[in-house]
Parts: sequence; structure tokens; C-alpha cells
Amino acid sequence: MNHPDWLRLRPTCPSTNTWALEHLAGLSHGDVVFTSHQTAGRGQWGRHWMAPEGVLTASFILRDLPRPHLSYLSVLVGLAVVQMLEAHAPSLAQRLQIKWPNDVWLDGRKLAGILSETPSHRDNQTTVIVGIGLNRQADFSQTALHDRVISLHEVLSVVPDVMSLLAPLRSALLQLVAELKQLPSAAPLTTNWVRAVNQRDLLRDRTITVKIGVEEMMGIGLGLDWQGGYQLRLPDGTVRSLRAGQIIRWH
Ligand SMILES: O=C(O)CCCC[C@@H]1SC[C@@H]2NC(=O)N[C@@H]21
Repeated sequence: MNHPDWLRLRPTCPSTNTWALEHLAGLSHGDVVFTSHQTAGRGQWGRHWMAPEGVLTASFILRDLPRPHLSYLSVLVGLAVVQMLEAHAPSLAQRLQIKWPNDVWLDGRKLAGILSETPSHRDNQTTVIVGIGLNRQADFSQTALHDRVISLHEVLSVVPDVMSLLAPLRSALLQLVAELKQLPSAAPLTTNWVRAVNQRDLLRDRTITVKIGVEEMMGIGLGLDWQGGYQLRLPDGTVRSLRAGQIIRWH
């Protein structure tokens, strides 16, 4: 079977992100590391990330991204995932949501997670490895996660094959990087991005608790702002713009 030259197929590997980090010198902008058998996936906040058979696990290599854009990259990648799925299956529009800073949800359950990692902090332009785990045709029914996660096959009669997901996603991410490079580093995000993310914001108007380092903060989610921060209205009425954080509760 012929594969495009950007596809780095691994029959099995512990983690596509780790493999990409270890083989970065031989990888180019736009390369995609893919395996159908990831044995030790990594998630946000150092967590183990389980991928039963049928979860699409891939890492996208993006070169020369201006460093100031890193803090909101995962949210924009989440938007790219949502828009790619909406293009495949218009029935999913309005049902897909972005949970800041790195998740895609469908019908109130997690569909995909994103782990963006940078190999070094040496200069102002950096390489980013964007790892995406997307529940394509995975059965979680025998796992502890079954009521919190969802897989595409549960809502689509025809599930897109792996290449029909990877190829448009890769194009969307290359386009995203090209657009981010055009933005001056301190410039606000484009209206389209902010609006599109906020229309699909899972945390909007919810009471959320965010962990930032050792500090925990509670407030109401207000959505992404023009600088790419996530706005939180604190109990005293002030609004704080978050650049990073782990959502530990919401209701
Ligand atoms: O939800 C999260 O915490 C992020 C999960 C990211 C999982 C993907 S699967 C492909 C890539 N390789 C990894 O080890 N992690 C990411």
C-alpha cells in the first residue's frame, strides 16, 4: 500500500510524541507519526493516556512556530479537529465542543485529547509536536472511562478511515502555522478564531475550578479573549485571563 511521504508509520510504539521527540532530527515540518498500537501514551499533566484499539494516535511535526503563540496552540488545534470532523459529518455540528485548553468533546463526553510539546526552549521559533488521540472506533465499555468518553463510531454510521482524518487535519495544521507566522507576536488573534472557539466553548458560563501550579482558582468561564487567554470571572467580579491551567472541576 502506498503512503504519502509525510506519513511516518510505526507498527507499534510506546508514544508517538516520545518517538517524534527522539527522532526529531529526521522529521520535517508536516510529517505525521502514526501508530495503530500505542502502548504507553502520555497525556496532559504527566498522566498516562490509555489508547485501546481504534483510537487514532498521531503526532504532527510543526516547525518554526513563533514561541509567543504556543500558549493557545492546543486550543486552535482543538478547533481544527472540530472543523475537520464537522466537514466530514455535518450532523456533528453544534454537538462538538472545545474544552479549554486541550480537549474536544462530543455530546458531553470526551472525544479527543491534545498534547503539544516542544523539544527545546533555545530560540524564538520552535518546533512543536502536536499529539492527538481521537476516539475513532474504540470500545471503552469495559473500562472505567466508559461514561466519560465517546468514540466516533457511536454516532456515525460510516466512520472516516484514518487517512481521511489525518490528511485534512495535517493540511489544517499547516495552514494554522502559516497564519500564525503572519501574525506579529503581540497581535490579537483573528476574530474568526476567537468566535469559532467561543461558539463551541464547553466551559462557557460554567463554574470551574482551575489548578495553576499549586494554586486553585474558582470562577465562571467566559471564553477565549483576543490575546488567546481563557477568561475567568472570579468571585470578586474581576476577570482573569489564564494562559495555562488544568480544569479540575466544572458544573
Ligand atoms: O487528553 C490528554 O491529556 C492528551 C492526550 C494526548 C494523547 C496523544 S495520542 C498521540 C500522542 N502520543 C502520546 O503519547 N500522547 C499524544
